[in-house]
Amino acid sequence: MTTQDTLAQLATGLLTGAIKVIDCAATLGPKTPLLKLPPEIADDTPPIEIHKISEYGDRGPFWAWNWLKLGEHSGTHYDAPHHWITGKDYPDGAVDTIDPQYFVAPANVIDCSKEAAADPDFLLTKDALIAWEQEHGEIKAGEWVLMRTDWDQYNEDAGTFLNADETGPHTPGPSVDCIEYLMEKKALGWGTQCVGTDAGAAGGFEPPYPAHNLLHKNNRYGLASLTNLDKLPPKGAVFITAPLKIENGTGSPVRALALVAA
Ligand SMILES: O=C(O)C(=O)c1ccccc1S
Ligand SMILES: [Mn+2]
Repeated sequence: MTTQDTLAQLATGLLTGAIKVIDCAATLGPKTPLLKLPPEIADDTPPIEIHKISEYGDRGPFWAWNWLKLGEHSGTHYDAPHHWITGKDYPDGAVDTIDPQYFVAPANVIDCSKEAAADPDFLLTKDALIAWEQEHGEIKAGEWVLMRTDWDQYNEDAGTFLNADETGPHTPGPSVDCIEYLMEKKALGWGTQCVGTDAGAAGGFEPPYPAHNLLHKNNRYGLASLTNLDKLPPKGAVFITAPLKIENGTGSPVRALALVAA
C-alpha cells in the first residue's frame, strides 16, 4: 500500500465515520478557569473578554463578529519552548516557528483518573510509566504522553478546577522523574487536563515546575486543560494540536482533536 493509499484510507475513514474525531478542547470564554500564581512573585493572565463589534445590526447589517481579550495560556492551550527560560533560545521555540510536522502525532493516554479522584496531589512517576508500558506498549519517540485525570469534569467551576487552599493549589501532575524519563524517550510532549502541565504543588519541586522546566529545556511541548481523554484509547489515537501562529508566541489556545477508530 502506498502512502497515497494510506491518506486515501484516512479520508474515507473520516467520511464514513470509521474514524471518529474527538474534541479534546474546552469552551473558551469569560468563565474559563485561568492559572493563579502567588501575587508576590507574578502577574496573572487577565480574564478572557469577548467584545461584540456587530451582530447583523446598524454597525454591521449582514454580519456578526467579536474582538477578544485573550491570554496565550488560556483554557485548552499549547505551551511552546519559549514559554520557559530553559527554552528561550531555540530558534524554532515559538508557536510561529515550531515545525508544523509536530502538530499531528500519536498519543499515549495514561489513565490516572482513579488515583486523581483519591488524591488531588497525585503525581505520575517514572515507575508508573514503565508499568504502563509493560501493559500497553512502549512510549515511542515523537509521541505525546497525556495524563488522564478526568479533571475536565470541573471545568465549569473555577474554584474546583484550580482546587487551591491556604497551602496553594492541589491538582495532579507529573513527578520530576516522570518528565525526565519522557525526555529520555524523546517524547514529543506532555499533556494534562488541569490548568497547566505541572502539578499544583510543582512550584516547590526541584527544579520548580519540572514539566515546564524540562519539556522546554529539551525544545518539547506542553498541552493543558485537555478534555475527553476518557474517550481515547491508551494507544492508537492520533492527536492534532496546531497552535495559533502568534508572532514569537509562547503558547496559544488550541482546538485539540483526536482521531480514533470508531
Ligand atoms: O503554562 C502555564 O499555563 C502554566 O501552567 C504556568 C505559567 C506560568 C508560570 C507557572 C505555570 S505552572
Ligand atoms: Mn501554559
